Amino acid sequence: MQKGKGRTSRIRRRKLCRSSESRGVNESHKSEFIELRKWLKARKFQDSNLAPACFPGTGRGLMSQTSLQEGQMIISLPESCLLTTDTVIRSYLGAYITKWKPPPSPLLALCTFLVSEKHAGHRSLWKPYLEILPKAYTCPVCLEPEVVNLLPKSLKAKAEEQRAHVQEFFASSRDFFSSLQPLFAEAVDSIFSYSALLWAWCTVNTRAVYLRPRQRECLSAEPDTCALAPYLDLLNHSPHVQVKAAFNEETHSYEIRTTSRWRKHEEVFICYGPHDNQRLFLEYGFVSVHNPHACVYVSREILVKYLPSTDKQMDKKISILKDHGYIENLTFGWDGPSWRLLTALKLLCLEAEKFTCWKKVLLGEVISDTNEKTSLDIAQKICYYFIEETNAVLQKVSHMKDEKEALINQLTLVESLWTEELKILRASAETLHSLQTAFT
Ligand SMILES: C[S@@+](CC[C@H](N)C(=O)[O-])C[C@H]1O[C@@H](n2cnc3c(N)ncnc32)[C@H](O)[C@@H]1O
Repeated sequence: MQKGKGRTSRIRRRKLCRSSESRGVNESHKSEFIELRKWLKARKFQDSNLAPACFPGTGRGLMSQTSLQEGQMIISLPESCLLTTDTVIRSYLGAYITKWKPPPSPLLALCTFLVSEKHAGHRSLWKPYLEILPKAYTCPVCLEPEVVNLLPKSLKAKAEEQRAHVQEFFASSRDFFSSLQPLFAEAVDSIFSYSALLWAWCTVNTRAVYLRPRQRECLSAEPDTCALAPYLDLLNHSPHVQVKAAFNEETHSYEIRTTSRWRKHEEVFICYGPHDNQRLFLEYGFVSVHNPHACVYVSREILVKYLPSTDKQMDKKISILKDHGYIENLTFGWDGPSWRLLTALKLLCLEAEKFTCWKKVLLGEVISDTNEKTSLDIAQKICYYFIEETNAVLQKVSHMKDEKEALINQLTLVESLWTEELKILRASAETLHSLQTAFT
């Protein structure tokens, strides 16, 4: 589906944006944000052009208090506000980290600090920041297994890997947590529980900004690139904006400049990266509507399912695709099947007598009308199969939403992922239809 590029459609889009964004409700009067501002001010943060607000589409985010021009700084957070491994090593945890062998990872250092400070409650110097952090997250590792079961196959596999990874992170950190017992009156097992570590892991993974890698002897060799950036981490993602974000060594601040313009009271976004929806779901626990990078993945099994089982060259063709990296990242997008998917299909559909032309296929050459037509037909069959499958899952999700009220938020998130996939598949089916008419 191509977005309109004309003046009328630009105006329509702007109006749509304005009407939804103007409904953001300013939340800067809330006590937690008043406390956070005081805390930031004490650490030399100068008032920004932004205010916390709640938006109907994206939830909590930051709203412009004034119009912002292209290239303007939208936020500059002094180093003293950043929570990095330096913060942790300078803290009461430092001596324990330095002593521990093998050295803990930078991620473990950050997570340990978060859990410990959260446990400290009103005694924590970081309390105003901890208070505004989400109590729970929606990354797949936090979802109920029956909800994970509803995810697209490739995402479900990654969700399970994520769960296994966090479980292993917990299991392998327990001895280190035990070494911290002298710091606490309560048993460390009750403080550094799986759910506490999961919360900290999600906090770092969904909110940290990137810093230039540093290396410290008392930490393991894994990249030490994460910093938590209070207030700045209230900025939501939009795939449609561009920003320049980095730590400025001269001003000793983490700075974000926008390359877009923002009107007063609009939600200000940054871009977390050109991620598709499955990646946004996996890493950040949300789905972006009308995401231009969104796509539907076609697995090898589905690809092969629609090809003639009588093709004697099939195994050879598959191994050529594998050798040339064409067996993964085959997708349907808003503009139809990706070039990679069509190329893979063209190679798989090569007539026996044309098999020697396989290199030309990979170079994008047209081999024959028959080959072009057959590959489009198969792409369409796969697309229709996905549309049916998506509709079936959406129906199932809808039933579950009626029956399992406790899971409604998780199910709604999964529903939004499949709904976006359905829109992509329908757009792809239309594109395929018009491509096919060229051969009739
Ligand atoms: C860096 S935080 C942004 C602030 C966050 N909304 C908050 O209230 O703390 C990243 C998280 O915000 C949410 N988020 C970011 N962009 C979003 C968007 N476009 N739509 C919905 N949720 C979004 C996701 O939960 C994500 O994990």
